[in-house]
Amino acid sequence: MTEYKLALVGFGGVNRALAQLIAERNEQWKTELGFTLKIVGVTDLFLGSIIGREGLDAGVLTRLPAAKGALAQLPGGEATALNEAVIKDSGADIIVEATFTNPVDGEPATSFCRWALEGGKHVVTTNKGPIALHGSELKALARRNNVAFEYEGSVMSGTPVIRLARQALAGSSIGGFEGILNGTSNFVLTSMEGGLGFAEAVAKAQELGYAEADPTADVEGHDVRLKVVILANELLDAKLTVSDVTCSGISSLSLGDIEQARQDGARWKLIGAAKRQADGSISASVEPRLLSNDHPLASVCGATNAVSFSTGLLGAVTVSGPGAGRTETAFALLSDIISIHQSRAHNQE
Ligand SMILES: NC(=O)C1=CN([C@@H]2O[C@H](COP(=O)(O)OP(=O)(O)OC[C@H]3O[C@@H](n4cnc5c(N)ncnc54)[C@H](O)[C@@H]3O)[C@@H](O)[C@H]2O)C=CC1
Ligand SMILES: N[C@@H](CC=O)C(=O)O
Repeated sequence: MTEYKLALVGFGGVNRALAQLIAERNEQWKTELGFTLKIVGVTDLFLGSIIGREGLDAGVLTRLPAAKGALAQLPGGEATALNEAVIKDSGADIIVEATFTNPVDGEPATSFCRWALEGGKHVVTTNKGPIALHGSELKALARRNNVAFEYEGSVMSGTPVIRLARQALAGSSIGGFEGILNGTSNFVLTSMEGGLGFAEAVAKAQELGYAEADPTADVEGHDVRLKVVILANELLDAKLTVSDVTCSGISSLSLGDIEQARQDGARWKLIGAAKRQADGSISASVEPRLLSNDHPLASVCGATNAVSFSTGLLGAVTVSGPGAGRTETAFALLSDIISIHQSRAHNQE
């Protein structure tokens, strides 16, 4: 039976949810997926770090209090985050990177990915910074070291989008996409339609684990801008940088604007889009748009997201599902590990 050893970098909502899934489902995965997962290291800026080459108890890890230095409570644990040691020396095959997204330079997560890939370890990540800002470099590094760099959860959480479009829509001539690509801002807009104030709705999204560490990134469109760059570069073969994408968010929308839209049979949505132009260039934007209620994206509510790909052969193909959430995003990490397992099996045939 194949067993993958994981080191978890960042132990916030998403990686804790992955540990919870491992605690609950490892036995089931043995038969269903043909592998099991063992956590051999955890490191977190706030909680500290621990290495356990023989395997750490996933259930014990998930019950750890969210208190500064809490990993030091476990035998062999440290109150400080020994990131480099956990990534390089824990004996992990796969580094699971889920620290804060830094939309400016992608650090320090990009360095974590580099250390892992250079050391011949696979990387799975939900962090948008390294991919949007340094994706081509990291993909090349992974290829050179014959390991995988997977990031399905970076766009629309656990809803399969990147792999689906890359594999199942290959050859369909994708010419562009538009979508609701941020769970927090869509949750906020839906909550405001129900009469909740902007600040209260943001606080609720934080409580539910949807928002970024700084929710400004969600409501001002910066998070969607990273996702538009990731999708455009991945699926339209664009070479977009963040500054190529025009960006405005939803923070200027008032309860009055939302109510006016309702009376007009419409809804405000934060839309991320990219399109191949006649000269081959790619234009891309993030902006609030007023959609009439019969628009296919108008009925996408709460933390649900949806993206509609314009394809030459099939017309519009729309995918909808969770856009944020701890367990939902942990599922994306599992899907990345499954992809690594399947490629490995394929290479051995
Ligand atoms: N929560 C969600 O619904 C989704 C989150 N993501 C992305 O996944 C990543 C993780 O998200 P969450 O777990 O929700 O965030 P979180 O804020 O709950 O957890 C992040 C953890 O990383 C740790 N951390 C930050 N910088 C670190 C460093 N330099 N070294 C070690 N640890 C560090 C923090 O202490 C924190 O515990 C983020 O990049 C986020 O943008 C992506 C899709 C959905
Ligand atoms: N904060 C993000 C999390 C997923 O990327 C969102 O709300 O969509």
